[in-house]
Amino acid sequence: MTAIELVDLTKRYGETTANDAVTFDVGSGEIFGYLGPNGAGKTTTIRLLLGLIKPTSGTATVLGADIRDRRALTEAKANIGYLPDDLGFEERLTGRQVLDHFARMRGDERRAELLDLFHPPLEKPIENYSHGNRRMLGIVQAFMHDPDLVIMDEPTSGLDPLKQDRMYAFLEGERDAGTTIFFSSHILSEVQRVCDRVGIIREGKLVALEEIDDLLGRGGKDVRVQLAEPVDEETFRTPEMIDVETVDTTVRFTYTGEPAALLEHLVGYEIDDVDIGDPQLDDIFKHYYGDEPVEAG
Ligand SMILES: Nc1ncnc2c1ncn2[C@@H]1O[C@H](COP(=O)(O)OP(=O)(O)OP(=O)(O)O)[C@@H](O)[C@H]1O
Repeated sequence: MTAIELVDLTKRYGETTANDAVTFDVGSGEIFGYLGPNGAGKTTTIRLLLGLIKPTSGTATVLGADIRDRRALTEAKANIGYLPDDLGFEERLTGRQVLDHFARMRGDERRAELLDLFHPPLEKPIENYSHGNRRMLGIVQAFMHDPDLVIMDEPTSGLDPLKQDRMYAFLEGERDAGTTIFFSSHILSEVQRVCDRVGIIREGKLVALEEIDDLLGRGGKDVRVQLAEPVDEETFRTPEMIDVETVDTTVRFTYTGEPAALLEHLVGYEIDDVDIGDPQLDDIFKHYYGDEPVEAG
């Protein structure tokens, strides 16, 4: 089943095309990472999906509701959680008052359980909250009515590593219980860690849409070779090696060819150690943000 479907979704602000015919689906029960640098168009997509702004053209559905159908969207939103980029809570209200407000609108059957997990302060005004505590309150708010779909704009920004870990573990648990999670990020390692699939957006255009494993697989292998003695990099390298770096007797590179060919090549050298691993998504990401235009994959 499809939780979110975008078809040629387009939003223009004057000369700027913030979303340019963006088309993709998010399946029920997956964690989908929406990745792109600042200004790529992530927040615009999220605001379109929630009906907070209107598309210039194209459309989308969330939980089956057309975003242009105000009534259907309002009904669907009873089953959607939203963690905005800027929480926009009334600063003089306490955390408890904010949660009470959302509880009256949508329910709060999971409030106690979520407070136990994320424990934001509840009795002081929001204006005195740290950035991390604002996020924690926002997460409780987004999940407390037990929604089927949760849309989050950069959910871990400003969280310390411990809180990030708690958040990732929580998201995986929610996904395993059947909740669909869509979140935007410009932090590659976080997407790599928790997402099942990723869409990459650049300058308003979707440039890649892939299973995370496929994306990593297409990036070749990250190889480190420790040679017994220094070699001339130019004679050692083959056309399948990219981003080659040599320090003393250690050569590091990304290998884009067949593994057997690499092993055959290495047999010709006296080698102390070899390490072959999966590349970091960051390295793959660089290819999408190079100068060359990239077609959607
Ligand atoms: N209300 C607006 N009026 C004019 N231009 C806008 C408006 N909102 C967004 N934009 C422009 O649209 C483009 C996409 O912005 P958007 O906020 O969607 O990007 P983003 O990927 O969410 O970035 P960030 O990670 O910085 O939040 C940017 O060029 C931005 O300046």
